[in-house]
Amino acid sequence: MAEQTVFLSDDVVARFLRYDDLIPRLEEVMGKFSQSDSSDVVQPVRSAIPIHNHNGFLGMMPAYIAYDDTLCMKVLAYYSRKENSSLPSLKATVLLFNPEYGTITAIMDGTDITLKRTAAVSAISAKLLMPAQSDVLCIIGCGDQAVSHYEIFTQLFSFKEVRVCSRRLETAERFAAGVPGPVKVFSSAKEAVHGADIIITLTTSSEPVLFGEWVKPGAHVAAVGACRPDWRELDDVLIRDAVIYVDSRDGAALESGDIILSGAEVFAELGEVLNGTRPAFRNKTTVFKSLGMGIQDAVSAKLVFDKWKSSQ
Ligand SMILES: NC(=O)C1=CN([C@@H]2O[C@H](COP(=O)(O)OP(=O)(O)OC[C@H]3O[C@@H](n4cnc5c(N)ncnc54)[C@H](O)[C@@H]3O)[C@@H](O)[C@H]2O)C=CC1
Ligand SMILES: O=C([O-])C1=[NH+]CCC1
Repeated sequence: MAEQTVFLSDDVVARFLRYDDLIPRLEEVMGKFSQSDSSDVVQPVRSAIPIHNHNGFLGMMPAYIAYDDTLCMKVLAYYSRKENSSLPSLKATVLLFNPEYGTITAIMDGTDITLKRTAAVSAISAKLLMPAQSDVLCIIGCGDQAVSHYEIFTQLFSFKEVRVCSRRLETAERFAAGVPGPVKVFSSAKEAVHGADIIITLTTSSEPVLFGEWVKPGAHVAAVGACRPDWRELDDVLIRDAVIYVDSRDGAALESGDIILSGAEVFAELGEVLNGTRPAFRNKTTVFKSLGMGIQDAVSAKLVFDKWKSSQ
C-alpha cells in the first residue's frame, strides 16, 4: 500500500506522452463523458479562485474515470501577463492518485500534458468538423499552445498553406522561424483569416480577436482561449451564426464568456459527435469552444505514468 510518490519532470512527461497514444484515449473518455446515463466518468466544472495581486487565477480540475480506475487532479495557475513578460501564462501540476487508498502515486509537471491534450482535442474537433477540403489553416496567437497545435495539425492533416498572426508581428515572426515548415506571417487577423478553412484562436485576449464577418462560410473555428465567463475571443456575429460545439455543456455554461455573453445556444458536445448521437455539420460554419477538462488530463497522466513505470 505505502508506495513512494514519484515526481515526473516536464522532460520525462514529454518523453512518454505521444499523440498517437493520446488521441484514441481522449476520444474514448470524451465519448463516455457525453453519455448521459453513464457514471463511468466523474468530472465537475473547474473551480477557480482569483489571485488578485498577480492578475491570475488558480483552477482545480479533479476527475475520476471508473472504467480505467484513474483518479487525478490538475491544479493550474493562469496569469494575464504583459506581452513582453518572459514568464509563461500557465503553470500546471498534475496529481495522480492511488484510487483505492487516496495516496498520491505521482506528481507530474502539467505543462506538456496541458499543451498536448489541448492541441489533440482541437485536432479531434477538426477531424470531425472542418470542411472536407481544407487547404488553409490559420492560427491566431503565437504562444506555447500555438507550437503544440502547429505540431499536431501539420502531422495529422495536409494543408497547402499555414498562416499565423499574433498581437505583435515579432511574436508571429519568431514562431514562424521556429517551426519546421513554411508559414505565412500576417500583421492583421482580418487578412490572415481571409478564405481560411480552419482557424484556431490561441490568444490570452479577453476581447474578441475573431469577427464573424471575416470568416469564410463553412469554415471551422477551434476557439481555445477565453476561459473565464467575462472573457471573449469571438464576436457575437460569429458565435450566433455558427453551429456551436463544446467539450462540456456544463463547463461552457459557467466558464465561457463567448457562450454566456452572446447568449448562443450550444448544439452538441464533441463527445456526442464521437458517440454518433449528434451530427457533425462539416458544410456549415462551426465553432468548437474548448475550455479544457480534468478527464483529458487524467487520461494523459495515466498514460504517462504507465509508460514510465514499464520503462523502469
Ligand atoms: N481550452 C483549453 O483546454 C486550454 C486553453 N488554454 C488557453 O489558450 C490560450 C493560449 O495559451 P498559451 O499559448 O499558453 O498562452 P501564451 O501566453 O503562451 O500565448 C498567448 C498568445 O496570444 C497572443 N495574443 C494575446 N492577445 C492577442 C490578441 N488580441 N490578438 C492576437 N494575439 C494575441 C500573445 O501575443 C501570445 O502570442 C490562453 O487563453 C489559455 O488560457 C490553455 C490551456 C488549455
Ligand atoms: O484546461 C486547462 O488546463 C486550461 N483551460 C484554460 C486555461 C487552462
